[in-house]
Amino acid sequence: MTVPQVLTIAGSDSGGGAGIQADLKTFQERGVFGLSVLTAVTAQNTLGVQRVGVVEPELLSAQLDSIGSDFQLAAVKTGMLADPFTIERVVEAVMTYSWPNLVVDPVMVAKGGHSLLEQQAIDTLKQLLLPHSVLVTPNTPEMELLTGIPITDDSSARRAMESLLETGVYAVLLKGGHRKGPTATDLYLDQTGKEFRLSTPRLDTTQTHGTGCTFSAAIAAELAKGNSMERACGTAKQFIQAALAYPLHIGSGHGPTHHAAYRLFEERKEAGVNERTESVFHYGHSR
Ligand SMILES: Nc1ncnc2c1ncn2[C@@H]1O[C@H](COP(=O)(O)OP(=O)(O)O)[C@@H](O)[C@H]1O
Ligand SMILES: Cc1ncc(COP(=O)(O)OP(=O)(O)O)c(N)n1
Repeated sequence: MTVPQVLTIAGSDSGGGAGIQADLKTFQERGVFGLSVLTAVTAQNTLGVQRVGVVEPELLSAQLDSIGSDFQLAAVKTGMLADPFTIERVVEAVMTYSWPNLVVDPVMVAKGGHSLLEQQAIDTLKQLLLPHSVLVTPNTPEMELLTGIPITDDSSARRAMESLLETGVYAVLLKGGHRKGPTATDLYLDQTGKEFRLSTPRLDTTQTHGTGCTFSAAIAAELAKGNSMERACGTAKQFIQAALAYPLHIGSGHGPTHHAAYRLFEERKEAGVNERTESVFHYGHSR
Protein backbone atom coordinates (compact mmCIF):
# COMPACT_ATOMS: atom_id res chain seq x y z
CA MET A 1 0.00 0.00 0.00
CA THR A 2 1.35 3.45 -0.85
CA VAL A 3 0.31 6.54 0.99
CA PRO A 4 0.91 10.15 -0.11
CA GLN A 5 3.79 11.72 1.81
CA VAL A 6 3.22 15.32 2.88
CA LEU A 7 5.76 17.63 4.51
CA THR A 8 5.07 20.48 6.90
CA ILE A 9 7.81 23.07 7.39
CA ALA A 10 6.72 25.01 10.45
CA GLY A 11 7.26 25.88 14.10
CA SER A 12 6.47 23.68 17.08
CA ASP A 13 3.55 24.74 19.31
CA SER A 14 4.02 23.19 22.75
CA GLY A 15 0.28 23.73 23.27
CA GLY A 16 -0.50 21.29 20.46
CA GLY A 17 -3.19 23.35 18.69
CA ALA A 18 -1.20 25.12 15.97
CA GLY A 19 2.10 24.72 14.11
CA ILE A 20 3.69 21.36 13.40
CA GLN A 21 1.41 19.60 15.90
CA ALA A 22 -1.80 20.81 14.20
CA ASP A 23 -0.40 19.93 10.79
CA LEU A 24 0.59 16.37 11.70
CA LYS A 25 -2.74 15.70 13.42
CA THR A 26 -4.54 16.97 10.33
CA PHE A 27 -2.41 14.89 7.96
CA GLN A 28 -3.16 11.77 10.01
CA GLU A 29 -6.89 12.54 10.00
CA ARG A 30 -6.89 13.04 6.20
CA GLY A 31 -5.08 9.77 5.49
CA VAL A 32 -1.66 10.99 4.37
CA PHE A 33 1.78 10.30 5.88
CA GLY A 34 3.08 13.41 7.64
CA LEU A 35 6.74 14.47 7.67
CA SER A 36 8.07 17.55 9.43
CA VAL A 37 10.89 20.08 9.31
CA LEU A 38 11.03 22.30 12.40
CA THR A 39 11.88 25.96 11.85
CA ALA A 40 11.39 27.13 15.43
CA VAL A 41 10.32 25.99 18.86
CA THR A 42 7.69 28.02 20.67
CA ALA A 43 6.81 27.84 24.34
CA GLN A 44 3.10 28.40 23.83
CA ASN A 45 -0.26 27.54 25.34
CA THR A 46 -3.87 28.65 24.97
CA LEU A 47 -3.01 31.95 26.70
CA GLY A 48 -0.30 33.01 24.24
CA VAL A 49 3.30 32.60 23.15
CA GLN A 50 5.76 32.81 26.03
CA ARG A 51 9.04 32.26 24.16
CA VAL A 52 10.42 31.54 20.68
CA GLY A 53 13.69 29.92 19.66
CA VAL A 54 14.59 29.67 15.98
CA VAL A 55 16.25 26.45 14.80
CA GLU A 56 19.90 27.07 13.86
CA PRO A 57 20.63 27.22 10.11
CA GLU A 58 22.73 24.01 9.88
CA LEU A 59 20.08 21.99 11.66
CA LEU A 60 17.34 23.44 9.46
CA SER A 61 19.32 22.55 6.33
CA ALA A 62 20.03 19.06 7.60
CA GLN A 63 16.32 18.40 8.17
CA LEU A 64 15.40 19.64 4.69
CA ASP A 65 18.11 17.49 3.09
CA SER A 66 17.11 14.43 5.12
CA ILE A 67 13.60 14.72 3.73
CA GLY A 68 14.68 15.64 0.20
CA SER A 69 17.16 12.80 -0.15
CA ASP A 70 14.76 10.06 0.88
CA PHE A 71 11.05 10.82 0.45
CA GLN A 72 8.83 11.31 -2.60
CA LEU A 73 6.62 14.17 -1.51
CA ALA A 74 3.13 14.68 -2.93
CA ALA A 75 2.66 18.09 -1.25
CA VAL A 76 4.39 20.53 1.09
CA LYS A 77 2.97 23.18 3.37
CA THR A 78 4.81 25.96 5.13
CA GLY A 79 3.73 27.67 8.33
CA MET A 80 5.93 29.72 10.69
CA LEU A 81 9.16 30.56 8.84
CA ALA A 82 10.59 32.97 11.43
CA ASP A 83 13.25 34.88 9.47
CA PRO A 84 14.73 35.58 6.01
CA PHE A 85 17.42 32.89 6.25
CA THR A 86 14.84 30.20 6.96
CA ILE A 87 12.82 31.28 3.95
CA GLU A 88 15.88 31.30 1.67
CA ARG A 89 16.87 27.79 2.74
CA VAL A 90 13.32 26.50 2.26
CA VAL A 91 13.23 27.98 -1.26
CA GLU A 92 16.55 26.29 -2.08
CA ALA A 93 15.16 22.93 -0.95
CA VAL A 94 11.90 23.39 -2.88
CA MET A 95 13.94 24.04 -6.03
CA THR A 96 16.62 21.39 -5.46
CA TYR A 97 14.13 18.62 -4.81
CA SER A 98 11.36 19.92 -7.13
CA TRP A 99 8.75 19.58 -4.39
CA PRO A 100 5.21 19.75 -5.81
CA ASN A 101 1.98 21.27 -4.49
CA LEU A 102 3.52 23.92 -2.23
CA VAL A 103 0.85 25.51 -0.01
CA VAL A 104 2.14 28.61 1.82
CA ASP A 105 0.33 29.72 4.95
CA PRO A 106 2.05 33.10 5.43
CA VAL A 107 2.05 32.96 9.23
CA MET A 108 3.07 36.34 10.66
CA VAL A 109 1.46 36.97 14.04
CA ALA A 110 -0.16 34.55 16.52
CA LYS A 111 -3.71 35.39 17.67
CA GLY A 112 -2.37 36.67 21.00
CA GLY A 113 -0.25 39.24 19.12
CA HIS A 114 3.20 37.57 19.30
CA SER A 115 5.25 37.98 16.12
CA LEU A 116 6.17 34.71 14.37
CA LEU A 117 7.89 36.28 11.35
CA GLU A 118 10.48 39.07 11.38
CA GLN A 119 9.16 42.21 9.67
CA GLN A 120 11.98 42.23 7.11
CA ALA A 121 11.15 38.64 6.15
CA ILE A 122 7.84 39.66 4.55
CA ASP A 123 9.59 40.87 1.40
CA THR A 124 11.72 37.72 1.25
CA LEU A 125 8.56 35.64 1.54
CA LYS A 126 6.91 37.58 -1.30
CA GLN A 127 9.88 37.66 -3.61
CA LEU A 128 11.39 34.22 -3.10
CA LEU A 129 8.84 31.76 -1.75
CA LEU A 130 5.39 32.77 -2.99
CA PRO A 131 6.29 32.40 -6.69
CA HIS A 132 6.90 28.66 -6.07
CA SER A 133 3.54 28.05 -4.43
CA VAL A 134 0.37 26.56 -5.92
CA LEU A 135 -1.61 28.38 -3.23
CA VAL A 136 -1.07 31.03 -0.57
CA THR A 137 -3.61 31.24 2.29
CA PRO A 138 -3.39 34.61 4.10
CA ASN A 139 -5.84 35.76 6.74
CA THR A 140 -7.01 39.38 6.51
CA PRO A 141 -4.16 41.05 8.47
CA GLU A 142 -1.57 38.98 6.58
CA MET A 143 -3.12 39.97 3.24
CA GLU A 144 -2.99 43.62 4.26
CA LEU A 145 0.72 43.29 5.12
CA LEU A 146 1.46 41.43 1.87
CA THR A 147 -0.29 43.98 -0.34
CA GLY A 148 -0.52 47.23 1.65
CA ILE A 149 -4.25 47.33 0.87
CA PRO A 150 -6.66 47.72 3.83
CA ILE A 151 -9.45 45.14 3.57
CA THR A 152 -12.81 46.46 4.67
CA ASP A 153 -15.26 44.78 2.28
CA ASP A 154 -15.51 42.39 -0.68
CA SER A 155 -14.28 44.90 -3.22
CA SER A 156 -11.13 45.82 -1.29
CA ALA A 157 -10.58 42.09 -0.70
CA ARG A 158 -10.81 41.53 -4.45
CA ARG A 159 -8.38 44.37 -5.17
CA ALA A 160 -5.87 42.95 -2.70
CA MET A 161 -6.16 39.48 -4.26
CA GLU A 162 -5.59 40.85 -7.75
CA SER A 163 -2.63 42.86 -6.51
CA LEU A 164 -1.03 39.74 -4.98
CA LEU A 165 -1.52 37.79 -8.22
CA GLU A 166 0.19 40.61 -10.12
CA THR A 167 3.38 39.82 -8.15
CA GLY A 168 3.49 36.36 -9.75
CA VAL A 169 1.58 34.35 -7.13
CA TYR A 170 -0.40 31.57 -8.87
CA ALA A 171 -3.40 31.39 -6.56
CA VAL A 172 -4.67 32.94 -3.36
CA LEU A 173 -7.32 31.82 -0.85
CA LEU A 174 -8.11 34.80 1.35
CA LYS A 175 -9.48 33.49 4.65
CA GLY A 176 -12.42 35.22 6.23
CA GLY A 177 -11.98 34.28 9.87
CA HIS A 178 -11.05 37.83 10.93
CA ARG A 179 -13.90 39.57 9.11
CA LYS A 180 -17.32 40.34 10.60
CA GLY A 181 -20.72 39.00 9.62
CA PRO A 182 -22.81 35.87 9.96
CA THR A 183 -20.64 33.75 7.67
CA ALA A 184 -16.97 32.84 7.58
CA THR A 185 -16.29 33.21 3.87
CA ASP A 186 -13.01 32.44 2.13
CA LEU A 187 -12.33 33.80 -1.36
CA TYR A 188 -10.28 32.03 -4.04
CA LEU A 189 -8.76 33.58 -7.18
CA ASP A 190 -6.02 32.32 -9.50
CA GLN A 191 -4.01 33.36 -12.54
CA THR A 192 -6.44 31.65 -14.93
CA GLY A 193 -9.28 33.84 -13.62
CA LYS A 194 -10.89 30.92 -11.80
CA GLU A 195 -12.65 32.00 -8.64
CA PHE A 196 -14.89 30.52 -5.98
CA ARG A 197 -16.02 31.24 -2.44
CA LEU A 198 -16.38 28.88 0.50
CA SER A 199 -18.82 29.85 3.17
CA THR A 200 -20.01 28.44 6.50
CA PRO A 201 -21.94 29.95 9.39
CA ARG A 202 -19.58 31.94 11.62
CA LEU A 203 -19.36 30.08 14.92
CA ASP A 204 -19.41 32.04 18.15
CA THR A 205 -16.42 30.42 19.83
CA THR A 206 -13.17 31.28 21.57
CA GLN A 207 -11.72 27.87 20.67
CA THR A 208 -9.92 29.06 17.55
CA HIS A 209 -6.25 28.40 18.23
CA GLY A 210 -4.59 26.97 15.14
CA THR A 211 -7.45 27.39 12.65
CA GLY A 212 -5.19 28.68 9.88
CA CYS A 213 -2.57 25.94 10.33
CA THR A 214 -5.20 23.21 10.40
CA PHE A 215 -7.00 24.57 7.34
CA SER A 216 -3.90 24.86 5.16
CA ALA A 217 -2.65 21.44 6.28
CA ALA A 218 -5.97 19.91 5.23
CA ILE A 219 -5.69 21.60 1.81
CA ALA A 220 -2.16 20.21 1.32
CA ALA A 221 -3.31 16.72 2.33
CA GLU A 222 -6.21 16.79 -0.13
CA LEU A 223 -3.97 18.04 -2.96
CA ALA A 224 -1.50 15.25 -2.17
CA LYS A 225 -4.29 12.71 -2.72
CA GLY A 226 -4.79 14.08 -6.25
CA ASN A 227 -7.87 16.20 -5.64
CA SER A 228 -8.45 19.39 -7.63
CA MET A 229 -7.69 22.69 -5.92
CA GLU A 230 -11.39 23.49 -5.62
CA ARG A 231 -12.23 20.15 -4.08
CA ALA A 232 -9.21 20.26 -1.74
CA CYS A 233 -10.22 23.68 -0.43
CA GLY A 234 -13.87 22.59 -0.08
CA THR A 235 -13.00 19.53 1.98
CA ALA A 236 -10.60 21.56 4.12
CA LYS A 237 -13.36 24.10 4.79
CA GLN A 238 -15.70 21.39 6.04
CA PHE A 239 -12.85 19.89 8.08
CA ILE A 240 -12.13 23.19 9.88
CA GLN A 241 -15.84 23.88 10.39
CA ALA A 242 -16.26 20.56 12.20
CA ALA A 243 -13.05 21.16 14.19
CA LEU A 244 -14.41 24.55 15.32
CA ALA A 245 -17.98 23.39 15.94
CA TYR A 246 -17.05 20.64 18.40
CA PRO A 247 -14.17 22.04 20.49
CA LEU A 248 -12.36 20.11 23.19
CA HIS A 249 -12.23 22.97 25.74
CA ILE A 250 -8.60 22.35 26.60
CA GLY A 251 -6.64 25.03 28.48
CA SER A 252 -8.02 28.24 29.96
CA GLY A 253 -7.62 30.61 26.98
CA HIS A 254 -8.14 30.27 23.22
CA GLY A 255 -8.36 26.49 23.05
CA PRO A 256 -7.38 24.31 20.10
CA THR A 257 -9.77 23.07 17.45
CA HIS A 258 -10.83 19.43 17.47
CA HIS A 259 -8.87 17.71 14.72
CA ALA A 260 -10.81 14.44 14.89
CA ALA A 261 -14.29 16.02 14.71
CA TYR A 262 -14.75 15.73 10.93
CA ARG A 263 -13.80 12.02 10.89
CA LEU A 264 -16.04 11.29 13.88
CA PHE A 265 -18.89 12.95 11.98
CA GLU A 266 -18.27 10.94 8.87
CA GLU A 267 -18.18 7.76 10.94
CA ARG A 268 -21.45 8.61 12.71
CA LYS A 269 -23.04 9.50 9.39
CA GLU A 270 -22.05 6.10 8.01
CA ALA A 271 -23.65 4.56 11.09
CA GLY A 272 -26.91 6.36 10.20
CA VAL A 273 -26.72 9.32 12.61
CA ASN A 274 -27.47 12.33 10.42
CA GLU A 275 -26.05 15.23 12.42
CA ARG A 276 -24.98 17.14 9.32
CA THR A 277 -28.44 18.57 8.99
CA GLU A 278 -27.40 20.77 11.92
CA SER A 279 -27.15 24.44 10.97
CA VAL A 280 -23.41 24.65 11.75
CA PHE A 281 -22.86 22.49 8.68
CA HIS A 282 -24.70 24.64 6.17
CA TYR A 283 -21.71 24.74 3.92
CA GLY A 284 -21.86 26.96 0.85
CA HIS A 285 -19.60 26.68 -2.18
CA SER A 286 -20.18 29.05 -5.06
CA ARG A 287 -18.37 30.43 -8.12
N1 LIG B 1 -15.59 31.72 14.07
C1 LIG B 1 -15.45 31.01 12.95
N2 LIG B 1 -16.49 30.29 12.47
C2 LIG B 1 -16.38 29.57 11.34
N3 LIG B 1 -15.23 29.49 10.61
C3 LIG B 1 -14.16 30.20 11.03
C4 LIG B 1 -14.20 30.98 12.22
N4 LIG B 1 -12.98 31.55 12.41
C5 LIG B 1 -12.21 31.14 11.38
N5 LIG B 1 -12.92 30.34 10.53
C6 LIG B 1 -12.42 29.69 9.33
O1 LIG B 1 -11.19 29.03 9.69
C7 LIG B 1 -10.27 29.08 8.60
C8 LIG B 1 -9.00 29.78 9.06
O2 LIG B 1 -9.23 31.17 9.01
P1 LIG B 1 -8.60 32.28 9.93
O3 LIG B 1 -9.04 32.09 11.34
O4 LIG B 1 -8.92 33.58 9.28
O5 LIG B 1 -7.04 31.95 9.83
P2 LIG B 1 -5.85 32.26 10.82
O6 LIG B 1 -5.86 31.23 11.90
O7 LIG B 1 -4.66 32.14 9.92
O8 LIG B 1 -6.05 33.65 11.37
C9 LIG B 1 -11.02 29.79 7.46
O9 LIG B 1 -11.67 28.83 6.66
C10 LIG B 1 -12.03 30.64 8.22
O10 LIG B 1 -13.14 31.02 7.42
C1 LIG C 1 4.21 27.51 15.99
C2 LIG C 1 3.05 28.28 15.51
N1 LIG C 1 2.81 28.36 14.19
C3 LIG C 1 1.74 29.07 13.74
C4 LIG C 1 0.90 29.70 14.63
C5 LIG C 1 -0.28 30.51 14.14
O1 LIG C 1 -1.28 29.64 13.92
P1 LIG C 1 -2.74 30.02 13.46
O2 LIG C 1 -3.31 28.85 12.80
O3 LIG C 1 -2.71 31.29 12.69
O4 LIG C 1 -3.43 30.17 14.84
P2 LIG C 1 -3.42 31.31 15.91
O5 LIG C 1 -2.09 31.56 16.50
O6 LIG C 1 -3.90 32.50 15.13
O7 LIG C 1 -4.39 30.81 16.90
C6 LIG C 1 1.16 29.58 15.98
N2 LIG C 1 0.37 30.15 16.90
N3 LIG C 1 2.24 28.87 16.41
